[in-house]
Amino acid sequence: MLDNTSGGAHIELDGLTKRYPGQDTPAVDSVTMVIPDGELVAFVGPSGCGKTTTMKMINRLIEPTSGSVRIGGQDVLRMPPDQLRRRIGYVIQQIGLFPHLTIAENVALVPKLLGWPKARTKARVEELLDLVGLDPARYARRHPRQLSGGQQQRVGVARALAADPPVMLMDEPFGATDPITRERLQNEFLRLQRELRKTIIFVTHDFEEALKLGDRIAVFREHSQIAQYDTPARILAAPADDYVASFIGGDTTLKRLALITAGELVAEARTAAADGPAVATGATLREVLDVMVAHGAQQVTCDGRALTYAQICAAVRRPAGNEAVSGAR
Ligand SMILES: Nc1ncnc2c1ncn2[C@@H]1O[C@H](COP(=O)(O)OP(=O)(O)OP(=O)(O)O)[C@@H](O)[C@H]1O
Repeated sequence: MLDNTSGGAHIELDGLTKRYPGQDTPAVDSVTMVIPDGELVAFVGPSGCGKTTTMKMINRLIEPTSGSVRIGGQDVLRMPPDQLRRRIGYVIQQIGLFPHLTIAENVALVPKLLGWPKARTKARVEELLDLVGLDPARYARRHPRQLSGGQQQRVGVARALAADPPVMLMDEPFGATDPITRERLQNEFLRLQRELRKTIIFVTHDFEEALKLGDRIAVFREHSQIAQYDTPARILAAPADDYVASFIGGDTTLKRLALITAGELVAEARTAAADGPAVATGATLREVLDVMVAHGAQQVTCDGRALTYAQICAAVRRPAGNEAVSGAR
């Protein structure tokens, strides 16, 4: 249900098409896909292939020419657009905070529209600012210009989450930040999403970002044709065709190493505790290899168990599809 405010709601696009007036070919041509409940799906593809148009038809910022969109089984084209949009969080690169409102007032916009009592709104705003790592006592009364770009982007995420919508649409939300801030925002966002399990469509130009954040990735080609729609691990291991392969680029082994964590490998290992530098369970195999090289070690200790170089090589060579290991982010 779209009204259910905990977790996500699955989204079904069926023959979704947009033909802009005066254009010979549709910008989006009959897109059909299912986005499972609680998953983050990254849309990647060349500029102009229709990613943003597809996404904006879901909250009806753009009206489809034909086809349907269902969220939690409800036909969104039958819902009043303003009601629909209050139940779909929307985060964009330009952030879109109102400069004359305080941070608290910006986050409170949708709860206010929904007529929440003041005390509930205030508690929610504080909870959300905490959640995105901004101390409410310090930031709630400031104005957007008194925050850094990365902090403003966190406020944008808090605002989109304010009414606890089951669905979030995110259009290059971290695109305008420097690489370090971007990585920090991505890590915080992953942590949040593991807790909240919203259904999210995330448009990005950055394939590495799609690999890191996506439960699944939809690789679009021109005119919104979907070249491949699968988990990051399977796309890396078995690109559908040359187009997808060229999109992924080189270094696929390194990219696969970044998808598997040390914790997942030791969970299936039968080795007992052993010597070697310690790594966290959340460390990616890429990070584990860094530690091995730095210490000249053939193995590390993770969660009290040994993790060897040979195990890492075997895990990366294993065909994708074993979700217990290679379906991770
Ligand atoms: N309002 C409009 N009127 C006419 N054509 C449009 C309009 N908006 C977008 N288009 C065209 O529709 C196609 C898809 O645009 P869209 O913005 O969805 O692509 P995109 O994949 O999100 O691109 P980018 O990655 O560059 O943001 C493009 O060819 C674009 O020029």
